[in-house]
Amino acid sequence: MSDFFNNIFWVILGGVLFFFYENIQIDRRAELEAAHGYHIQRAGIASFQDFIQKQEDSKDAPKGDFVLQDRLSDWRTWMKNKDEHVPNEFSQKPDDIQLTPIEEAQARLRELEQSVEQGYDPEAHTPVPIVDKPLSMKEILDRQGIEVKGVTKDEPLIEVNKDQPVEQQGSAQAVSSVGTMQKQEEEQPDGQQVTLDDLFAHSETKQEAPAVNKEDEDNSDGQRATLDDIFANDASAVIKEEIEVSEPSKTPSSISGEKVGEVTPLPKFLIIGSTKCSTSALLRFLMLHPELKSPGETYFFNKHYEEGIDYYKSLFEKLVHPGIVLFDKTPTYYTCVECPKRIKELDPDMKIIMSVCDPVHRIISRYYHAKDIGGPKIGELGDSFEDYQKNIILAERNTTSVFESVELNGRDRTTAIMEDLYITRKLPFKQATLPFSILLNSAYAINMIYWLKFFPKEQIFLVNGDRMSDEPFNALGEVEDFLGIERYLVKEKFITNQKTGFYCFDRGPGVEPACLSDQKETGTIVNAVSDELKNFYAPFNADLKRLWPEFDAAWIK
Ligand SMILES: Nc1ncnc2c1ncn2[C@@H]1O[C@H](COP(=O)(O)OS(=O)(=O)O)[C@@H](OP(=O)(O)O)[C@H]1O
Repeated sequence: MSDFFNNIFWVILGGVLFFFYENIQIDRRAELEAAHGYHIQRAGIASFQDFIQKQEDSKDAPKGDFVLQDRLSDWRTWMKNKDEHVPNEFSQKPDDIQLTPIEEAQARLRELEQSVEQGYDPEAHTPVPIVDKPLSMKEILDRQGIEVKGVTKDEPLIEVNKDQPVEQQGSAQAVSSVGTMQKQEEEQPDGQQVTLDDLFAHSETKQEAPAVNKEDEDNSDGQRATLDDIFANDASAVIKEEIEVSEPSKTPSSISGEKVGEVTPLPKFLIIGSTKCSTSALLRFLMLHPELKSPGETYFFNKHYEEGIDYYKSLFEKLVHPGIVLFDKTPTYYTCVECPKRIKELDPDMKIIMSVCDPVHRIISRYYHAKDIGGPKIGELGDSFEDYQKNIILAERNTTSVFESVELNGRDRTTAIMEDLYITRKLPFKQATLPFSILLNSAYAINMIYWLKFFPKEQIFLVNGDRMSDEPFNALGEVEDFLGIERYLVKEKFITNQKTGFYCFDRGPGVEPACLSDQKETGTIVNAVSDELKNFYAPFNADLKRLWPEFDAAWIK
């Protein structure tokens, strides 16, 4: 009997101790949560990995210009938001997390932006110091008290971890972001100051309708390819094409299934961009071509590269058939600094398709797309479409000032911007704040001039993305010719979707026509904003036209 009471005593004591222990733990957790605003987690790597995987696979996962490719930020978001078990190495409080120099700079910039934003009241015309001359990057950083050791014109803005792909590193949003709020007003050529409010006042809004509508050497050894070099090579490319056209059969660079080995489960061409320039329509319709197959968006070269070539092959394996040409459409490849080199290493003959569209229209479309998919950077767009336009204009004015500070040293402006900002200073545009990246990702010439360092011009085809809406059969016909495949996606097979106004592909009796999802919300853009943006893009559009004189679009003229 006494043994019985003895046992009861120990059980009760154990229970009491456990109760206290748990309460203390809970208190401690609550205390930490109160102090740091997050949950302390315990280990559980499987569920953690599962979460990351799900997040990456999720249709809702932010795509395009977002920074979610950075797994570190995924981890932190997860740590902050989810009340689930997490491995010890992830259960640090934010203060304990060792930031890379880039992330530190990012954090510092965010603080700066917030502090300036708080002091800026557009309604009240709060005066802000106007920068009356273009600032060099060093000046911008100095003014903001950001110490970056030994920054000179030719050195990287921020030391990057060489082992990590650039697009996966923390952002060097620095240069363009730092000055965001420095220049609320811009000097017009006639000396008049145009404030943001002026832009919006008395301005009729308008619906921004979609427009109706080689370099033959490897410069990856670091040699500079100026526009002039490219044009010089371009001339020879034209001659080459003329010779090839005279041959009745497909061009030697044809990618048709007959010509390439049918068994390799790898793509023969890539659609590299641009988001919001009809890349989904391209994918959807090209996949209906009997000679083509694609797993869709893989993000292999910019996001899953470490998973290796076998992983990439596994995505295509089931699609391999004799005579079938495989392709990958990932609309953010074009902004990825590492991608062209990686792609060239895999297949120097890879065909590249880039869809470009009216940059101003892309700015509008991108806003609704971003709002639609959400994401951690969504707040950067502003609370309304009007706020967004203001943020885009701020980004544009500041970017202009940063671009002006780039020394040409005998190079054309776009090449200088590409080399000094995009490459040398590791300014990955897509990792800047959202309005900056949206703005910059529509300056296609910067990216394309870079891709021309790796692939000859005749291997890159520009699609007029606006034409995909208005006359997809014509745009697709040109793509079919470029790929050297039969013209199958012809006008007679397209019907108009009465609900959306877009074209669908008629798959014959008894089969649903192939359409894309319904038209999304769109907004009106203030005339003055549209005009200012058009001016911003004009030199980049002109460069694109000089590089691809055969490319035609209403906005590029
Ligand atoms: N047939 C058809 N159906 C629907 N939409 C069409 C079609 N053809 C072209 N478009 C245009 O494609 C725009 C979206 O571009 P993307 O597919 O590149 O966007 S995404 O980056 O993949 O989200 C989309 O822009 P928004 O309407 O602004 O969303 C359309 O203008």
